Amino acid sequence: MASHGHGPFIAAIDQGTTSSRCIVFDRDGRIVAVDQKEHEQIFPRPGWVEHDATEIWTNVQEVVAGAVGKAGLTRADIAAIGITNQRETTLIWDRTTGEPVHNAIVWQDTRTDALCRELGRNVGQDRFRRETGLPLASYFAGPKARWLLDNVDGLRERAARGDLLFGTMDSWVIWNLTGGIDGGRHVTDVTNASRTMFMNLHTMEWDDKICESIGVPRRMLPEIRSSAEVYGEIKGGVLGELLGGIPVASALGDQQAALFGQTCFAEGETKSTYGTGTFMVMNTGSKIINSYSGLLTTVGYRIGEADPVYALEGSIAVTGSLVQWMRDQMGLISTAAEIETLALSVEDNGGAYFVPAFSGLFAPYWRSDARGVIAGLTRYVTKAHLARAVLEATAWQTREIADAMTKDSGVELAALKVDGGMTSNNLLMQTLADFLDAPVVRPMVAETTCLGAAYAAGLAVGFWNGTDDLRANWRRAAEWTPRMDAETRDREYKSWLKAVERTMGWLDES
Ligand SMILES: Nc1ncnc2c1ncn2[C@@H]1O[C@H](COP(=O)(O)OP(=O)(O)O)[C@@H](O)[C@H]1O
Ligand SMILES: O=P(O)(O)OC[C@H](O)CO
Repeated sequence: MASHGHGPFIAAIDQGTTSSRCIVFDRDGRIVAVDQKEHEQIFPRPGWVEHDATEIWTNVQEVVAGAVGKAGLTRADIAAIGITNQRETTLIWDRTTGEPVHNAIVWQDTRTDALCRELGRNVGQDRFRRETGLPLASYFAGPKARWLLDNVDGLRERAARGDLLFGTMDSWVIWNLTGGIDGGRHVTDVTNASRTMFMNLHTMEWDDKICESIGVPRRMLPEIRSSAEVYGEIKGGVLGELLGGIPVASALGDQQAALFGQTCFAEGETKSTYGTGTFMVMNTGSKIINSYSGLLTTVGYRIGEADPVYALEGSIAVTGSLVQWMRDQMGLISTAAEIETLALSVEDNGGAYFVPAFSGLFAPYWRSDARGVIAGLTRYVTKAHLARAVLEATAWQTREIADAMTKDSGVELAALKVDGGMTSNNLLMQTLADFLDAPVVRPMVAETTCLGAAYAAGLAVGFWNGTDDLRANWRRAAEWTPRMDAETRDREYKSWLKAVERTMGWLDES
């Protein structure tokens, strides 16, 4: 059997929106091996996005075995394994067969728009915000679970019999890793639970009244645990043979994991992750800050029995995916990196502003009736100006969230720690520093999401002694300082905000 918690490495699984990966880290937080596999994006109708959870579980097993194999390790070398995941993506499965009852409904999916409006009318927006920290929006898991119960034949009866389990992807992966139908643990962590709309932020427990008003039986929900503790051990299946006995010792939603991996342990410290979407998260310590500016109040992390650490979050649905759209749908570039070369071929945006409200606007607006707009077009505008406008869209959306965070928390942004695929774009990073009027800093280990999950798992098994050990691992790789004059910044910001206004109300309520 495994040597529990004594091996010199920690593994972390990142079950993301487009792929699943596993990274093995050493004690200094350095990457030893990586394996990754994409899964299919299923679009049954416009606005609907699904994943095949069985494919995801197969991929997770493959990447764990792959990373461990590449590193040449055995179970005795690995002290623990941690999990981080795309958040809100919702699954219901049968505990007796281990089979999902339907594809997972992905966080970007907008099918519950009408249901959310109805809940808003019947129960009231404020009630959800007050108890869960979240506005009523199709983004979150609760209404997705209700949709499944309403729309998959026989589900309510099966739920009443106690055969069905609800979970976000952390729960699905942990249940399978720890034995599945043979005693798998049905748990979630506080960070993932805080995105369901079922958890009361103040008690950190499922809120019976809210579950009832959304219409999902509480008995389907997993047990809420901390983000760093041993939930169980790897057991059964392919991984059981290879890595059986390794403690499964952390779970964090991917944006909270990045906060942890960026070592934002002090109140006011903030990170922003630039991938398909962008998620800016500020540590607010023991304070539950109610947002009046369109941010989410969420759980940052909870380490074992310690008090929970809360956070404010600004979620942007479309950033890197706009670059993909320029590449795949418009054919204006052939690789994502080319957006920078193209944008650098001109001095400015030529008067064009691009607001990519492709699936409505998330923070700080939460408007599902908004759709994308390119404003300020004249014959002067070229594809290079559009490339600038694409990058500026990401930077302005970040600026809007930074403003909201300052308003809600009273804390001025001292510096922004960044990570994610888009941070390899130097022009974007400089633009960000210019628009924020604050330094932007990128760490040496850009894989902060997996690193955060590894750190939490390592703390749970005593591999690292405390957060000071982790801070010591953080190293700056690059920094961008603001160079734009205030007058230009303010003028451009006004134009951006005018363009945003023009996206609203495009869709009719019906
Ligand atoms: N040099 C670049 N400039 C702008 N965007 C980029 C660049 N390289 C990658 N991207 C964008 O970053 C995203 C990939 O980042 P990643 O962190 O892997 O995303 P995720 O974890 O959300 O899948 C893609 O949407 C891609 O378009
Ligand atoms: O998998 P990512 O990196 O696109 O992250 C998705 C977020 O967790 C959605 O809230």
